Amino acid sequence: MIKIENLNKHFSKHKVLNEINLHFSAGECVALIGPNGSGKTTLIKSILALVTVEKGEIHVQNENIRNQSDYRSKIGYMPQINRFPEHMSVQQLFKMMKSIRKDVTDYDLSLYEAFNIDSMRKKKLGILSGGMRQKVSAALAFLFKPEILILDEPTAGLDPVSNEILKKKLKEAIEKENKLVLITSHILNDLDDIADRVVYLMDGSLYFDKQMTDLKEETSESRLNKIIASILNTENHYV
Ligand SMILES: Nc1ncnc2c1ncn2[C@@H]1O[C@H](COP(=O)(O)OP(=O)(O)OP(=O)(O)O)[C@@H](O)[C@H]1O
Repeated sequence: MIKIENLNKHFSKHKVLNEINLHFSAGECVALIGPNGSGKTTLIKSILALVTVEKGEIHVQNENIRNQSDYRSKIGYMPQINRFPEHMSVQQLFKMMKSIRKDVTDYDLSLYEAFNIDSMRKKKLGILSGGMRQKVSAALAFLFKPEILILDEPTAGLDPVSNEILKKKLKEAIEKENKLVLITSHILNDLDDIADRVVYLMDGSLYFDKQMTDLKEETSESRLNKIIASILNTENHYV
């Protein structure tokens, strides 16, 4: 579904992604993790062509994304920080998004309803709380029923009930609808229930890429935070 080959990215002289090769398939939930500044968001932005890459190729559903933009309609993206137009209301934002995607008439409103976004539809986007913004952002990512979901820190700021609603929705998307989900989070507990593969970036390089079942077996741990601690404390490099 997504194939990344020899991807390199610099910001001026600073090398942020170094020879990344990855292949993601439908029905997978990939946890993209690593320390602050390791290149997770830059990798996501490369897939979305929100940054230009100097070297390497990315294919989304067999289509090379270089100089393309139509493929983005297949991706529901929840950015780490969503810069909404401050003076627009929630209602106006959804209306505007629907008007941009005239090709879609059948919407997924399940998160809109589960998060009760209707109750805040008149609020201006500029005054939404952090958690409210996350809810709006998550509902928008699912709205057009994309085949691929890319979520950058989706649970940050969500209350526990909303967190569970989002995780249940993601599980359904992966297990019942065979969607590809790429998710970053520093809250590793949030990934335990949903991730079946872990891609760990370190200083812009792939440190390891392993199935969750293999990681559990190798470390004899069941929780992702313990798994990562175990790996980082051993001499093995898991590359
Ligand atoms: N537009 C930019 N211009 C210059 N440097 C940038 C830019 N965007 C990101 N960087 C740098 O690239 C590196 C990787 O940043 P990135 O946001 O991809 O990391 P991350 O792994 O997502 O981090 P975090 O966990 O803190 O969200 C950092 O050193 C960051 O300062």
